[in-house]
Amino acid sequence: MEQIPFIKMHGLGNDFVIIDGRATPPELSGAALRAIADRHRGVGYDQLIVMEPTAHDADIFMRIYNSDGSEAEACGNATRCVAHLLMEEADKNAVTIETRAGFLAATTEDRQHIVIDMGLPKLGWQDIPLSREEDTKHINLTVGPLSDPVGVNMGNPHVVFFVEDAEAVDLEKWGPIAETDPIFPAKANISVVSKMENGDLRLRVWERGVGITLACGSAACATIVAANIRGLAGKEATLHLNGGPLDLRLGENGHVFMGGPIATAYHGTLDANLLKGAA
Ligand SMILES: N[C@@H](CCC[C@H](N)C(=O)O)C(=O)O
Repeated sequence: MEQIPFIKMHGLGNDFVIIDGRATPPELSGAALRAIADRHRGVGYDQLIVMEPTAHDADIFMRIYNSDGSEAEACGNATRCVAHLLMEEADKNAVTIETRAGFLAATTEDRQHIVIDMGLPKLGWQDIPLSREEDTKHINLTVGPLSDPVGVNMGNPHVVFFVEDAEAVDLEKWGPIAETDPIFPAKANISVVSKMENGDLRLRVWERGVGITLACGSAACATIVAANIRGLAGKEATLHLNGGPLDLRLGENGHVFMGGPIATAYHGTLDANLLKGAA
């Protein structure tokens, strides 16, 4: 029976099945992706990552799937995890990872805390994308207690709602309604954010194609951009997600830099039944 090796990693509890497909990229149907994502019958993951060869000036191409089988353009936490693997493999402290969101440079001092240059945020309404022309700094959208969000594209679509108390929002209820609002033709990752007493930001995320996760790196990037626009943050901020803190910085060149930890959980193999989508 065919067995495919994988590494289970996470960034602040946002967890990944990572497959090295550089020699032979695996064929993964939507049914197979959902079967592997099943936390009872499969392995369980927020994102499944395939490391693929690249024809460009980068170390690899990183393909990203959500647990519902959809493909995403960006994943900040997985970029740190994959960067760690590449750094250990090549014994170097800087790598470049190609994604559908572009070329992301990763640097580190200790290969545990990794900083990713997540590139330039996009703020045009067509870039988010939205289905109608809107000021993305004040989108005319209300979902239950959530209103007046900022739209930011970090390669993938994000919407950031500022609220009095992020803990008090029923994200299980309002997250999926906002994610699938017709204003978002590609759906959207939904963040709720409040300012903490010490000036840091509290961030909870309903991820497109997944649901509530313990952390979302690209949402943290979108949040510092949105918070800076709204005057709630300067150029640097610590964002507290369910799984822990991420350090965010807006660079002089307009790029968003995200720093945080990685963790390796275990090495395993996927059997042929799961790859056929039979959970
Ligand atoms: N967890 C990720 C984001 C993964 C993709 C997202 N769900 C989408 O569909 O855009 C992160 O750390 O950025």
